[in-house]
Amino acid sequence: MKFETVSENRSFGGIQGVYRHQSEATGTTMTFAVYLPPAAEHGKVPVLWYLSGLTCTHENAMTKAGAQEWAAEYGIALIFPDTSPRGEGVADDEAYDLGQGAGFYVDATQKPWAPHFRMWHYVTHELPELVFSNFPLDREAQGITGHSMGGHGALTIAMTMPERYRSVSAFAPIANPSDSDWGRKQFTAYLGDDHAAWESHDASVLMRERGYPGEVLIDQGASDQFLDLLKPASLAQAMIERRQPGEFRMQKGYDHSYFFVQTFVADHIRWHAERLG
Ligand SMILES: N[C@@H](CCC(=O)N[C@@H](CSC=O)C(=O)NCC(=O)O)C(=O)O
Repeated sequence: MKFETVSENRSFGGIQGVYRHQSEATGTTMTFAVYLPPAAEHGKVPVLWYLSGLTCTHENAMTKAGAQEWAAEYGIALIFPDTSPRGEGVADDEAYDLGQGAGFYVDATQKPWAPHFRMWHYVTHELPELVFSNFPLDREAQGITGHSMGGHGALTIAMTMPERYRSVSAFAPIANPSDSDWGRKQFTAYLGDDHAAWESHDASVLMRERGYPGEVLIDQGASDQFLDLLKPASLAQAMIERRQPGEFRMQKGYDHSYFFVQTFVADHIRWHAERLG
C-alpha cells in the first residue's frame, strides 16, 4: 500500500509524522498522523489509536492533546486518523455534526453517504494494514482511545473487537448515540432506520449486552457543555448493570475542550502502556 510523507518533525526524541494515501475504503485521499516514540528505533512498539471528535482532522489531537511527551516516556506509538472522507466529490451537510468531519466511525449504507463514508472499515481494516506494514508497530499490542465522537468510536470498536484492542479508554465519549441528538440524526442519515444497526454502534447498548473483557477507563468533565448530548449517565448505568471492571471518573470543573483532554492524557497513555506491556 502506497503512501506519501506530508511532514516529519522530531518530538520528545521521537518522530511526529503526517502521511497521505489513496484509500480504497473511502475512495478518497486520506491523511493520518503517526507518532513514533524513541523506543521505535530499537524495535516494534505498542500502538494507541486515538480517534478524534466532531469537526476534527488528524491534526487537532496531534497538536492539542499533548500526548507525544507521554507516548515517548511510555514507549508507545500514537495513530491519529482523520474523522471522515473529504473532498469536492464527497457528500457533506451544512451542519458541523454530519458529513465531512463527522463520520461517526460507521460504514454508511444510505445515499448519499454510502460511497465514501466507510470510517469503520477504514479505521479497523485499511489503515491498520497500512501502518503495520510500514512502521515498527506491534500488531499484538493495540489499544484504542478517543474524544467525544472519537470516544464513541473507541468504545464501540473495542467492545466489538476486544481480541484485537487489548486496552480501551475514552475522554467524554458520545455514550448513547441512539438516544441523543449526537447520534439519531447521523445514524438515520448513515445507517437508515434499522435500529439493530444503530445498536451495534452504541456504547451503552454494547456495554449492557457484552461489555469489555478488560478494564475500561472513562474520563468525563463535570462541567462539559455537551453533557446532555454525551449522556455519560447511560454508560455509567450500563457499566454498573454489566458489573464492568474499570474507572468512570467525573472530573470537577472540566469542560469538553482539549484543555480537558491534555490534563488527563498522561493517565490514559499510562493506562494503555500498563496493559499493552
Ligand atoms: N459547534 C462546536 C462543536 C465542535 C466541537 O466541540 N468539537 C469537539 C469534539 S465534539 C464531539 O465529537 C472537538 O474536538 N473540537 C476540536 C477542537 O480542536 O477543539 C464547534 O464547531 O466548535
